[in-house]
Amino acid sequence: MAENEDLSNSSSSSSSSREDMHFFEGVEKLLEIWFEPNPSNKNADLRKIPRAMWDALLKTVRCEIISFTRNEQIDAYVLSESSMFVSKRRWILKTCGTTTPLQCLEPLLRLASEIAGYGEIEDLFYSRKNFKRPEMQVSPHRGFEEEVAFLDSFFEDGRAYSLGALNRDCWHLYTLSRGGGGSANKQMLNNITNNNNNNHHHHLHNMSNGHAQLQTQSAKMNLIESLQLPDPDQTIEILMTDLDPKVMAVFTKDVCNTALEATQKSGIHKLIPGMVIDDYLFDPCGYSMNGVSKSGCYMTIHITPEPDFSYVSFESNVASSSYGDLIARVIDTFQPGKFIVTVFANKTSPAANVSRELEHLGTIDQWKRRDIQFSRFPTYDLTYAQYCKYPS
Ligand SMILES: C[S@+](CC[C@H](N)C(=O)[O-])C[C@H]1O[C@@H](n2cnc3c(N)ncnc32)[C@H](O)[C@@H]1O
Repeated sequence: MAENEDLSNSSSSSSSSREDMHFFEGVEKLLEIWFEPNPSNKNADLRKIPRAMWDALLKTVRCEIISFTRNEQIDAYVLSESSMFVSKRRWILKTCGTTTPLQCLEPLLRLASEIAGYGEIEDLFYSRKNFKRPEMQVSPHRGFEEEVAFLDSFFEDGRAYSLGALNRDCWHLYTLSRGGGGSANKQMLNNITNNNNNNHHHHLHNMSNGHAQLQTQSAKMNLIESLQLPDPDQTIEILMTDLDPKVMAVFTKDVCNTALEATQKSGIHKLIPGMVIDDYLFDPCGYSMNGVSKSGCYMTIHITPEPDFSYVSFESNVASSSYGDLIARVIDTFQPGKFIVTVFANKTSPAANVSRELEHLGTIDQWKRRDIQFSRFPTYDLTYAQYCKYPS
Protein backbone atom coordinates (compact mmCIF):
# COMPACT_ATOMS: atom_id res chain seq x y z
CA MET A 1 0.00 0.00 0.00
CA ALA A 2 2.91 2.37 0.71
CA GLU A 3 3.78 2.91 -2.94
CA ASN A 4 0.14 3.50 -3.88
CA GLU A 5 -0.61 5.89 -1.11
CA ASP A 6 -1.98 9.30 -2.07
CA LEU A 7 -1.98 9.03 -5.84
CA SER A 8 -3.93 12.30 -6.00
CA ASN A 9 -0.95 14.23 -4.68
CA SER A 10 1.78 12.68 -6.76
CA SER A 11 2.89 15.39 -9.17
CA SER A 12 4.58 14.78 -12.51
CA SER A 13 7.97 15.97 -11.20
CA SER A 14 10.28 13.12 -10.19
CA SER A 15 10.91 12.66 -6.49
CA SER A 16 14.64 13.24 -6.98
CA SER A 17 14.04 16.73 -8.41
CA ARG A 18 11.79 17.48 -5.45
CA GLU A 19 14.31 16.36 -2.84
CA ASP A 20 15.90 19.78 -2.41
CA MET A 21 12.61 21.58 -1.96
CA HIS A 22 11.49 22.48 1.55
CA PHE A 23 8.67 20.18 2.63
CA PHE A 24 6.92 19.49 5.92
CA GLU A 25 4.39 16.67 6.37
CA GLY A 26 1.61 18.30 8.42
CA VAL A 27 -0.53 15.15 8.43
CA GLU A 28 -0.42 13.64 11.92
CA LYS A 29 -0.36 10.10 13.20
CA LEU A 30 -2.85 9.92 16.08
CA LEU A 31 -2.58 7.30 18.80
CA GLU A 32 -5.18 7.16 21.59
CA ILE A 33 -5.01 4.50 24.28
CA TRP A 34 -7.44 3.82 27.15
CA PHE A 35 -6.20 1.65 29.99
CA GLU A 36 -8.58 -0.61 31.87
CA PRO A 37 -9.41 0.59 35.40
CA ASN A 38 -7.30 -1.45 37.80
CA PRO A 39 -9.59 -2.85 40.56
CA SER A 40 -6.62 -3.68 42.79
CA ASN A 41 -5.06 -0.23 42.42
CA LYS A 42 -7.56 2.64 42.63
CA ASN A 43 -4.67 5.12 42.56
CA ALA A 44 -3.51 4.03 39.14
CA ASP A 45 -2.91 7.22 37.12
CA LEU A 46 -0.90 7.93 33.96
CA ARG A 47 -0.09 11.39 35.34
CA LYS A 48 2.25 9.70 37.86
CA ILE A 49 4.73 9.27 35.02
CA PRO A 50 7.36 11.98 35.60
CA ARG A 51 8.39 14.56 33.01
CA ALA A 52 11.89 13.10 32.53
CA MET A 53 10.33 9.78 31.52
CA TRP A 54 8.05 11.47 28.97
CA ASP A 55 11.12 13.30 27.61
CA ALA A 56 12.92 9.99 27.17
CA LEU A 57 9.87 8.29 25.65
CA LEU A 58 9.36 11.11 23.13
CA LYS A 59 12.98 10.75 21.98
CA THR A 60 11.96 7.39 20.50
CA VAL A 61 9.21 9.26 18.60
CA ARG A 62 11.70 11.89 17.35
CA CYS A 63 10.02 14.89 18.96
CA GLU A 64 10.19 16.87 22.21
CA ILE A 65 8.06 18.87 24.65
CA ILE A 66 8.08 22.63 24.03
CA SER A 67 5.23 23.80 26.27
CA PHE A 68 3.02 22.42 29.04
CA THR A 69 -0.25 23.25 30.77
CA ARG A 70 -2.46 21.28 33.14
CA ASN A 71 -5.57 21.32 35.24
CA GLU A 72 -7.10 18.81 37.67
CA GLN A 73 -8.27 16.54 34.87
CA ILE A 74 -5.63 16.60 32.16
CA ASP A 75 -1.95 17.32 31.42
CA ALA A 76 -1.50 18.90 27.97
CA TYR A 77 1.87 19.07 26.23
CA VAL A 78 2.67 21.03 23.06
CA LEU A 79 5.37 19.12 21.18
CA SER A 80 7.88 20.15 18.53
CA GLU A 81 5.63 18.03 16.30
CA SER A 82 2.05 18.49 17.64
CA SER A 83 0.64 17.36 21.03
CA MET A 84 0.35 14.86 23.89
CA PHE A 85 -2.55 14.68 26.39
CA VAL A 86 -2.34 12.63 29.58
CA SER A 87 -5.32 12.01 31.86
CA LYS A 88 -5.95 9.37 34.52
CA ARG A 89 -6.36 6.43 32.17
CA ARG A 90 -6.38 7.94 28.65
CA TRP A 91 -3.23 8.82 26.71
CA ILE A 92 -3.24 10.70 23.40
CA LEU A 93 -0.22 11.29 21.18
CA LYS A 94 -0.62 13.26 17.95
CA THR A 95 2.55 13.79 15.95
CA CYS A 96 3.34 15.08 12.44
CA GLY A 97 6.46 15.35 10.26
CA THR A 98 8.55 12.19 10.11
CA THR A 99 7.93 11.19 13.73
CA THR A 100 7.60 7.53 14.74
CA PRO A 101 4.87 7.32 17.43
CA LEU A 102 4.49 3.53 17.15
CA GLN A 103 8.11 3.18 18.30
CA CYS A 104 7.08 4.34 21.77
CA LEU A 105 4.38 1.71 22.24
CA GLU A 106 6.62 -0.71 24.10
CA PRO A 107 8.15 1.88 26.48
CA LEU A 108 4.68 3.38 27.03
CA LEU A 109 3.16 0.05 28.07
CA ARG A 110 6.11 -0.49 30.41
CA LEU A 111 5.66 2.95 32.06
CA ALA A 112 1.89 2.40 32.29
CA SER A 113 2.49 -0.85 34.14
CA GLU A 114 5.52 -0.01 36.28
CA ILE A 115 4.81 3.65 37.17
CA ALA A 116 1.11 4.34 36.54
CA GLY A 117 -0.32 1.00 37.75
CA TYR A 118 -2.14 -0.19 34.61
CA GLY A 119 -1.80 -3.72 33.23
CA GLU A 120 -4.44 -3.90 30.49
CA ILE A 121 -5.42 -1.84 27.48
CA GLU A 122 -9.18 -1.32 27.16
CA ASP A 123 -9.22 0.44 23.78
CA LEU A 124 -6.70 1.67 21.22
CA PHE A 125 -7.14 3.85 18.15
CA TYR A 126 -4.35 4.57 15.69
CA SER A 127 -5.45 6.77 12.80
CA ARG A 128 -4.19 9.15 10.17
CA LYS A 129 -5.04 10.78 6.86
CA ASN A 130 -3.08 9.66 3.80
CA PHE A 131 0.36 11.33 3.76
CA LYS A 132 1.18 13.93 1.10
CA ARG A 133 4.72 12.53 0.71
CA PRO A 134 4.65 8.93 2.05
CA GLU A 135 8.09 8.18 0.61
CA MET A 136 9.63 10.57 3.18
CA GLN A 137 8.34 8.62 6.21
CA VAL A 138 10.53 6.25 8.19
CA SER A 139 9.85 2.74 9.46
CA PRO A 140 7.36 1.57 10.67
CA HIS A 141 5.38 4.41 9.06
CA ARG A 142 6.29 3.90 5.38
CA GLY A 143 2.74 2.80 4.59
CA PHE A 144 -0.43 1.70 6.35
CA GLU A 145 0.37 -1.98 5.76
CA GLU A 146 3.67 -1.60 7.60
CA GLU A 147 1.95 0.23 10.47
CA VAL A 148 -0.69 -2.51 10.69
CA ALA A 149 1.94 -5.27 10.72
CA PHE A 150 3.78 -3.43 13.52
CA LEU A 151 0.60 -3.04 15.59
CA ASP A 152 -0.38 -6.66 14.91
CA SER A 153 2.90 -7.72 16.54
CA PHE A 154 1.50 -6.23 19.81
CA PHE A 155 -2.19 -7.08 19.56
CA GLU A 156 -3.85 -10.28 18.45
CA ASP A 157 -7.29 -8.67 18.16
CA GLY A 158 -6.44 -5.55 16.15
CA ARG A 159 -8.41 -4.60 13.00
CA ALA A 160 -7.44 -2.22 10.21
CA TYR A 161 -9.80 -0.09 8.09
CA SER A 162 -9.38 2.52 5.35
CA LEU A 163 -12.21 4.98 4.74
CA GLY A 164 -12.76 7.41 1.88
CA ALA A 165 -11.49 7.29 -1.70
CA LEU A 166 -8.25 5.29 -1.64
CA ASN A 167 -7.02 7.04 -4.84
CA ARG A 168 -7.73 10.50 -3.35
CA ASP A 169 -8.24 11.75 0.21
CA CYS A 170 -8.66 8.91 2.66
CA TRP A 171 -8.18 8.02 6.29
CA HIS A 172 -6.76 4.90 7.93
CA LEU A 173 -7.73 3.41 11.28
CA TYR A 174 -6.41 0.56 13.38
CA THR A 175 -8.44 -0.35 16.45
CA LEU A 176 -9.05 -3.24 18.80
CA SER A 177 -12.25 -5.25 18.77
CA ARG A 178 -12.60 -5.39 22.54
CA GLY A 179 -16.22 -5.08 23.62
CA GLY A 180 -16.15 -3.62 27.12
CA GLY A 181 -19.19 -4.77 29.11
CA GLY A 182 -21.05 -8.04 28.51
CA SER A 183 -23.55 -8.52 25.71
CA ALA A 184 -26.42 -8.26 28.21
CA ASN A 185 -25.12 -4.84 29.19
CA LYS A 186 -24.91 -3.84 25.54
CA GLN A 187 -28.49 -4.90 24.88
CA MET A 188 -29.60 -2.95 27.94
CA LEU A 189 -27.61 0.05 26.72
CA ASN A 190 -29.24 -0.12 23.30
CA ASN A 191 -32.62 -0.11 24.98
CA ILE A 192 -31.71 2.92 27.07
CA THR A 193 -30.35 4.77 24.05
CA ASN A 194 -33.40 3.98 21.95
CA ASN A 195 -35.76 5.03 24.72
CA ASN A 196 -33.80 8.19 25.19
CA ASN A 197 -33.93 8.97 21.46
CA ASN A 198 -37.65 8.36 21.37
CA ASN A 199 -38.10 10.59 24.37
CA HIS A 200 -35.91 13.22 22.80
CA HIS A 201 -38.04 13.14 19.66
CA HIS A 202 -41.15 13.41 21.75
CA HIS A 203 -39.63 16.29 23.67
CA LEU A 204 -39.35 18.36 20.49
CA HIS A 205 -43.11 18.23 20.17
CA ASN A 206 -44.03 18.57 23.79
CA MET A 207 -41.90 21.00 25.75
CA SER A 208 -44.09 20.65 28.84
CA ASN A 209 -42.59 17.20 29.22
CA GLY A 210 -39.41 18.67 30.81
CA HIS A 211 -39.81 17.01 34.21
CA ALA A 212 -40.24 13.56 32.64
CA GLN A 213 -37.14 14.30 30.53
CA LEU A 214 -35.06 15.06 33.59
CA GLN A 215 -36.25 11.90 35.31
CA THR A 216 -35.39 9.85 32.22
CA GLN A 217 -31.94 11.43 32.07
CA SER A 218 -31.19 10.77 35.73
CA ALA A 219 -32.57 7.22 35.44
CA LYS A 220 -30.24 6.74 32.46
CA MET A 221 -27.22 7.99 34.43
CA ASN A 222 -28.10 5.66 37.34
CA LEU A 223 -28.42 2.72 34.98
CA ILE A 224 -25.11 3.59 33.29
CA GLU A 225 -23.48 3.58 36.72
CA SER A 226 -25.08 0.37 37.97
CA LEU A 227 -24.34 -1.49 34.72
CA GLN A 228 -20.79 -0.14 34.71
CA LEU A 229 -21.35 1.22 31.22
CA PRO A 230 -18.63 3.41 29.72
CA ASP A 231 -18.50 7.11 30.48
CA PRO A 232 -19.73 9.22 27.57
CA ASP A 233 -16.89 9.77 25.09
CA GLN A 234 -16.60 11.40 21.69
CA THR A 235 -13.92 12.85 19.43
CA ILE A 236 -14.30 15.12 16.42
CA GLU A 237 -11.42 15.70 14.03
CA ILE A 238 -11.37 18.08 11.05
CA LEU A 239 -8.35 17.64 8.76
CA MET A 240 -7.99 20.47 6.25
CA THR A 241 -5.81 20.90 3.14
CA ASP A 242 -5.33 23.53 0.38
CA LEU A 243 -5.97 26.42 2.74
CA ASP A 244 -6.46 30.08 1.87
CA PRO A 245 -2.95 31.65 1.78
CA LYS A 246 -4.29 34.91 3.27
CA VAL A 247 -5.50 33.03 6.34
CA MET A 248 -2.30 30.98 6.53
CA ALA A 249 -0.15 34.16 6.50
CA VAL A 250 -1.43 34.85 10.04
CA PHE A 251 0.59 31.83 11.23
CA THR A 252 3.94 33.27 10.11
CA LYS A 253 6.35 35.59 11.91
CA ASP A 254 5.95 38.01 8.98
CA VAL A 255 2.43 38.82 10.14
CA CYS A 256 2.35 37.94 13.87
CA ASN A 257 5.05 38.41 16.49
CA THR A 258 3.52 36.11 19.08
CA ALA A 259 1.35 33.00 19.28
CA LEU A 260 -1.26 35.00 21.24
CA GLU A 261 -1.50 37.48 18.37
CA ALA A 262 -2.03 34.62 15.87
CA THR A 263 -4.63 32.98 18.14
CA GLN A 264 -6.63 36.21 18.43
CA LYS A 265 -6.21 37.47 14.87
CA SER A 266 -7.40 34.15 13.44
CA GLY A 267 -10.32 33.79 15.87
CA ILE A 268 -9.08 30.43 17.23
CA HIS A 269 -9.88 31.62 20.78
CA LYS A 270 -13.58 31.86 19.85
CA LEU A 271 -13.98 28.35 18.39
CA ILE A 272 -14.84 26.63 21.69
CA PRO A 273 -15.58 28.80 24.74
CA GLY A 274 -14.07 28.03 28.15
CA MET A 275 -10.71 26.70 26.97
CA VAL A 276 -7.44 27.72 28.64
CA ILE A 277 -5.08 28.01 25.68
CA ASP A 278 -1.40 27.11 25.45
CA ASP A 279 -0.19 28.23 22.01
CA TYR A 280 3.12 28.30 20.13
CA LEU A 281 4.20 30.14 16.97
CA PHE A 282 7.15 28.56 15.16
CA ASP A 283 9.88 30.55 13.40
CA PRO A 284 9.57 31.43 10.54
CA CYS A 285 6.08 29.86 10.39
CA GLY A 286 3.87 27.11 11.84
CA TYR A 287 1.51 27.10 14.81
CA SER A 288 0.33 24.66 17.49
CA MET A 289 -2.16 25.08 20.32
CA ASN A 290 -3.73 23.00 23.09
CA GLY A 291 -6.84 24.11 24.94
CA VAL A 292 -8.12 22.49 28.12
CA SER A 293 -11.37 23.10 29.99
CA LYS A 294 -12.15 22.67 33.68
CA SER A 295 -14.34 19.68 32.89
CA GLY A 296 -11.36 17.88 31.35
CA CYS A 297 -12.19 18.51 27.68
CA TYR A 298 -9.41 19.35 25.26
CA MET A 299 -9.03 20.91 21.87
CA THR A 300 -5.91 21.00 19.72
CA ILE A 301 -5.04 22.78 16.48
CA HIS A 302 -1.88 22.42 14.38
CA ILE A 303 -1.03 24.50 11.34
CA THR A 304 1.45 24.05 8.51
CA PRO A 305 0.93 27.31 6.58
CA GLU A 306 3.41 26.89 3.69
CA PRO A 307 1.33 27.42 0.49
CA ASP A 308 2.75 24.37 -1.36
CA PHE A 309 1.67 21.92 1.35
CA SER A 310 -0.67 23.80 3.68
CA TYR A 311 -2.44 21.67 6.27
CA VAL A 312 -4.50 22.36 9.41
CA SER A 313 -5.89 19.88 11.90
CA PHE A 314 -8.56 20.50 14.53
CA GLU A 315 -9.48 17.93 17.19
CA SER A 316 -11.64 18.02 20.32
CA ASN A 317 -13.54 15.72 22.66
CA VAL A 318 -16.09 18.41 23.54
CA ALA A 319 -19.52 16.77 23.88
CA SER A 320 -22.39 17.88 21.67
CA SER A 321 -25.50 16.39 20.13
CA SER A 322 -24.82 18.50 17.01
CA TYR A 323 -21.45 19.38 15.47
CA GLY A 324 -22.72 21.31 12.41
CA ASP A 325 -22.11 24.75 13.92
CA LEU A 326 -18.64 23.83 15.21
CA ILE A 327 -17.62 22.44 11.80
CA ALA A 328 -18.94 25.60 10.11
CA ARG A 329 -16.98 27.83 12.54
CA VAL A 330 -13.75 25.86 12.01
CA ILE A 331 -13.90 25.88 8.20
CA ASP A 332 -14.96 29.53 8.15
CA THR A 333 -11.88 30.32 10.28
CA PHE A 334 -9.36 28.44 8.10
CA GLN A 335 -10.96 28.42 4.62
CA PRO A 336 -9.73 25.01 3.40
CA GLY A 337 -10.09 23.88 -0.22
CA LYS A 338 -10.88 20.38 1.09
CA PHE A 339 -11.42 18.72 4.44
CA ILE A 340 -12.14 15.40 6.11
CA VAL A 341 -14.30 15.18 9.23
CA THR A 342 -14.41 12.15 11.51
CA VAL A 343 -16.63 11.73 14.57
CA PHE A 344 -16.27 8.89 17.07
CA ALA A 345 -19.03 8.57 19.67
CA ASN A 346 -19.88 5.82 22.12
CA LYS A 347 -23.42 4.83 23.02
CA THR A 348 -23.59 6.95 26.18
CA SER A 349 -22.33 10.10 24.39
CA PRO A 350 -24.62 13.05 23.57
CA ALA A 351 -23.06 12.71 20.08
CA ALA A 352 -24.42 9.15 19.68
CA ASN A 353 -26.70 10.30 16.83
CA VAL A 354 -24.34 12.71 15.09
CA SER A 355 -24.07 10.31 12.13
CA ARG A 356 -27.66 11.27 11.24
CA GLU A 357 -26.84 14.95 11.50
CA LEU A 358 -23.83 14.61 9.19
CA GLU A 359 -25.87 12.55 6.76
CA HIS A 360 -28.09 15.62 6.30
CA LEU A 361 -25.17 18.01 5.86
CA GLY A 362 -24.68 17.54 2.09
CA THR A 363 -23.33 21.08 1.94
CA ILE A 364 -21.87 23.30 4.64
CA ASP A 365 -21.71 26.92 3.44
CA GLN A 366 -19.52 26.75 0.31
CA TRP A 367 -18.35 23.18 0.90
CA LYS A 368 -19.98 20.21 -0.75
CA ARG A 369 -19.76 16.64 0.51
CA ARG A 370 -18.05 14.13 -1.80
CA ASP A 371 -17.92 11.10 0.47
CA ILE A 372 -19.61 9.79 3.59
CA GLN A 373 -19.22 6.45 5.38
CA PHE A 374 -20.57 5.07 8.65
CA SER A 375 -18.93 2.31 10.68
CA ARG A 376 -20.06 0.55 13.82
CA PHE A 377 -17.45 -0.84 16.21
CA PRO A 378 -18.07 -2.78 19.43
CA THR A 379 -17.97 0.33 21.63
CA TYR A 380 -18.04 3.27 19.19
CA ASP A 381 -19.84 4.51 16.10
CA LEU A 382 -17.73 6.34 13.55
CA THR A 383 -18.74 8.77 10.82
CA TYR A 384 -16.31 9.77 8.08
CA ALA A 385 -17.08 12.52 5.56
CA GLN A 386 -15.08 14.45 3.01
CA TYR A 387 -15.96 17.89 1.62
CA CYS A 388 -14.58 20.15 -1.16
CA LYS A 389 -15.09 23.85 -1.71
CA TYR A 390 -17.16 24.29 -4.83
CA PRO A 391 -16.77 24.79 -7.69
CA SER A 392 -13.83 22.36 -7.50
C1 LIG B 1 4.71 21.62 14.28
S1 LIG B 1 3.90 22.66 13.29
C2 LIG B 1 2.27 22.02 13.08
C3 LIG B 1 2.22 20.59 12.59
C4 LIG B 1 0.85 20.02 12.40
N1 LIG B 1 0.82 18.62 12.41
C5 LIG B 1 0.13 20.54 11.19
O1 LIG B 1 0.72 20.71 10.14
O2 LIG B 1 -1.04 20.76 11.26
C6 LIG B 1 4.54 22.42 11.70
C7 LIG B 1 4.81 23.74 11.05
O3 LIG B 1 5.80 24.43 11.76
C8 LIG B 1 6.93 24.68 10.92
N2 LIG B 1 8.12 24.57 11.77
C9 LIG B 1 9.02 25.56 11.98
N3 LIG B 1 9.98 25.16 12.86
C10 LIG B 1 9.68 23.89 13.22
C11 LIG B 1 10.27 22.93 14.08
N4 LIG B 1 11.39 23.21 14.76
N5 LIG B 1 9.70 21.72 14.20
C12 LIG B 1 8.57 21.44 13.52
N6 LIG B 1 7.95 22.31 12.71
C13 LIG B 1 8.48 23.52 12.54
C14 LIG B 1 6.83 23.66 9.78
O4 LIG B 1 7.48 24.12 8.60
C15 LIG B 1 5.33 23.60 9.61
O5 LIG B 1 4.84 24.68 8.88
